[in-house]
Amino acid sequence: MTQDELKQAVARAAIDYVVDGEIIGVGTGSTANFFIDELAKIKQRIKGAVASSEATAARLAGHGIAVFDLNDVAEIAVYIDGADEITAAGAMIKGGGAALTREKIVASVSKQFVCIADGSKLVETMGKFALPVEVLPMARAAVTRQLAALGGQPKLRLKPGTDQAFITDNGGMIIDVAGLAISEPVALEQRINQIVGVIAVGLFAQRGANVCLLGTPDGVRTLTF
Ligand SMILES: O=C[C@H](O)[C@H](O)[C@H](O)COP(=O)(O)O
Repeated sequence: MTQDELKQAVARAAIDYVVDGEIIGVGTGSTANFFIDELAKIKQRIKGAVASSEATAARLAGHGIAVFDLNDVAEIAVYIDGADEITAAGAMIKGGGAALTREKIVASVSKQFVCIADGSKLVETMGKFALPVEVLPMARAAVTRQLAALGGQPKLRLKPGTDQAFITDNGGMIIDVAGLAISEPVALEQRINQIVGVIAVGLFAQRGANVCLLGTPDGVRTLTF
């Protein structure tokens, strides 16, 4: 099975977690895109969706799914999104697609977080995938120094094929921190959140996943936390 087939399988399985008549929180990335395409097939069952990025909002709207502003929604029944790494305890690294801040906000008002990922994303210790941190542009250098002091190798994310900084949907920049073996994800998330100028860190440990649907060649494996 290809990686795309594994992603498609978990996207299909995630439909079982969609709550009829509700507004669904929808993540960002290649796995989330497969999920949006599956959601489109049952769109008459839901009221609409809240998107975690402009790209997701556009894909949802392209399928004719109503996209709600989070300010008009008090609570979301379920949030469905991918991850770059996930542990057996449900903690995740997210933000490979630069949507971490909005993902964290949507996840924070969602009753249930269902993570969908191919099996390669399950790790014992997070940190092989460089940890994304979104920062205010004026704080870029100051935050970079503090992230280096934590023992990582921070690197400004660039717009592909250019030497210009990548700019997020929120007008922020992303610093990817390599070389952190994340043995205490909750403590590290709290520590990085305390750095002035950080908008959000792509560690989802304080609010991790409730369920993870993992795509494997033997079928979809369900982990609950
Ligand atoms: O910012 C992007 C998100 O956190 C994605 O959910 C994450 O990067 C996983 O993306 P993909 O499903 O493309 O591997």
